[in-house]
Amino acid sequence: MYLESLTLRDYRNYEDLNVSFSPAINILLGENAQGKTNLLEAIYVLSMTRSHRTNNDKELIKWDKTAAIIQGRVNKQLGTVPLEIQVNSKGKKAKVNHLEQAKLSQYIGQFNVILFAPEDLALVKGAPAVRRRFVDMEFGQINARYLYNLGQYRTILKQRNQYLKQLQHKKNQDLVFLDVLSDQLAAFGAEIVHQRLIFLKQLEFWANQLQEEITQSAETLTFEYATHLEDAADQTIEQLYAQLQNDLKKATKKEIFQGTTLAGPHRDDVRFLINGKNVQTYGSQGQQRTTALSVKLAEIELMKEETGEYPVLLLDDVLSELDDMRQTHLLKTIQNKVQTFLTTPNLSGIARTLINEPKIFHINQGNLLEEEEHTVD
Ligand SMILES: Nc1ncnc2c1ncn2[C@@H]1O[C@H](COP(=O)(O)OP(=O)(O)OP(=O)(O)O)[C@@H](O)[C@H]1O
Repeated sequence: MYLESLTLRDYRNYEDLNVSFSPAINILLGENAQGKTNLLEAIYVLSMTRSHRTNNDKELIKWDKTAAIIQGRVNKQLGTVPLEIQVNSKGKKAKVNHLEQAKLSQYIGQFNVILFAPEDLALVKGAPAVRRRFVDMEFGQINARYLYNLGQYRTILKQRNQYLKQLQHKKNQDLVFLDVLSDQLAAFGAEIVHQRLIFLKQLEFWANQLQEEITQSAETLTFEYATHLEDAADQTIEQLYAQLQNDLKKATKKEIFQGTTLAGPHRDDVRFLINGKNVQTYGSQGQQRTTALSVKLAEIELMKEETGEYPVLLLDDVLSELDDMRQTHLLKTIQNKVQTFLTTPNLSGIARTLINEPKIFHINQGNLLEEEEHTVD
C-alpha cells in the first residue's frame, strides 16, 4: 500500500498543505525545526490515530487554532481509500471513505506504517524491558493467541506478587494457594516462551537478510533468547512448563523475602549478536543503529506475510548516523519495495545518485517545495 496524497489543515506548524507523493522514495529535506518530523508524525497519526511523540492530542493542533485535520488517500490492492483524522478540544474523529467510525479501534489497520526514529536505538542499547515490550507488542499485533496468553500471564503475575507480599507477614505460611498460582503462571509462561521463540526465529531470518544486505555480508545478525530455562529452544511446551514450575518452587523462599516473582518470561531478554558478539556490549554506534534498523525493518516482511500488503515506511533522521556504504545499501534494499518517507537535514551526494528518482521536498517553516527532477544531481 502507499499514500498517494496528504492534506493537512492547522496541524502543528502546517496551516494548509496539499501534497502528492511518490509510491517509491520521498525525501523530506530541511533545516532543524522546519516541520520534517511533524510531517512524518501526521502520516503516523493517519495510520494509528495517535502520535508517536505525545499522548496529548491537543499538541497536534496549530497554536491559536481549534482543530487539526489530516486527510490522506491510501492506495491499496483493492483500490484507493480516503482516510481522515480530525482532532479538536473535545477529542478525535476517524473517517474511512468519508464515514465516521464508531470506534478508533475499527479504524486502525486501514493504513499500516512502520516508523523508525532515533529513539528506536533503545531497542539495542536499552534495558531488557524495552526489548520485551517490542516483542510483546509486535507479536501481539499479529497473533491473537499470544496477546491472550500475555494478558492472562500478567494478571496471574500481579496476583502472585501481591500474595508473596502477604506471605511476608504470615507466621504460618500456607503455600497451597501459591502453588495454584505458580501452576497457572507456569502454564501461560511456558506457552509465551514457546511462542516468542517461534516469532523470534521468523524475525531473525528477515533481520539477518537486511543486515547482510546493508553491510554487504560483512555482518551476520543472530538473536539469542536469554532465559533461565535450559535449552528452551529445543523443549516442548510441556517440558518448559515443568522447568518453570520447578524454578518457581526452588525460588519460593527468596521470592517471599523479596515479595516478587523471580522466574518466568517477564524477566527474559533478547540479545542481538553480530558475528556472534553481543552488539549491545561490543557494537559500534553504526553497528548498533544498523541492528536496530534491521530488526525494525524485518517487521515489514512479517506484516506483508500477515496482511498481504507492504506497509509504508517512515524513517526519521536515520541516514545521518550511517556511513556511506550502509546508507547506500539501506536505500537499495528498500527502494522498489515499500513507499518510504525519509527525513534528513542534508542529503549526501551518494544518497542522491543512488536512489531511483526520489521525490525530494524542501521543507521550510511548514511549507513544502518539490524539487524538479532535472535539478537532482
Ligand atoms: N502545535 C504547534 N503549532 C505550531 N507550531 C508547532 C506546533 N508544534 C510544534 N511546532 C513547531 O514545529 C517545529 C518543529 O518541527 P519538527 O519537529 O517537525 O522539526 P524538524 O524539521 O523535524 O527538525 P529537526 O531536524 O530538528 O528534528 C518547531 O518550530 C515548533 O515550534
